[in-house]
Amino acid sequence: MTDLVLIQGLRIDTVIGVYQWEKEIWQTLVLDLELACDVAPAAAADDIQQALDYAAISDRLTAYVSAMRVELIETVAERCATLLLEEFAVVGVRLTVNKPGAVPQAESVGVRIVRGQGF
Ligand SMILES: Nc1nc2c(c(=O)[nH]1)N=C([C@H](O)[C@@H](O)CO)CN2
Repeated sequence: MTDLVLIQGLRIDTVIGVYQWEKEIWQTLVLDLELACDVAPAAAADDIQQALDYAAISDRLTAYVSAMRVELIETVAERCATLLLEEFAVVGVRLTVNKPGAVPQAESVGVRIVRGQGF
């Protein structure tokens, strides 16, 4: 199966970082997701109930990450991948967590992980 549902540039404000000053401010993470699934049943029926609802996933991740209090973007990535595989009908996830502004000399920094199948 090679179908993918995409969510690109999902901006989520949260409290994250290694340093003490970061634990006292909100920063924006930007998530890019590729979700491996089978889109054929939803397409055949033209039915959102059979689709991987990118709006519902975006809302769930926003609530989850904004309430998270961790230091590393690696932790965010790993926890989000686990949530997606457990709560939604995805068989695999490629997930990038970007932290723009974390390194002044860089446009953005981030991590990318792949979990499950389909890639
Ligand atoms: N691999 C990582 N390196 C760093 C992280 C991180 O989450 N993963 N975080 C920081 C700091 O929190 C940084 O964003 C503040 O400038 C440093 N390195």
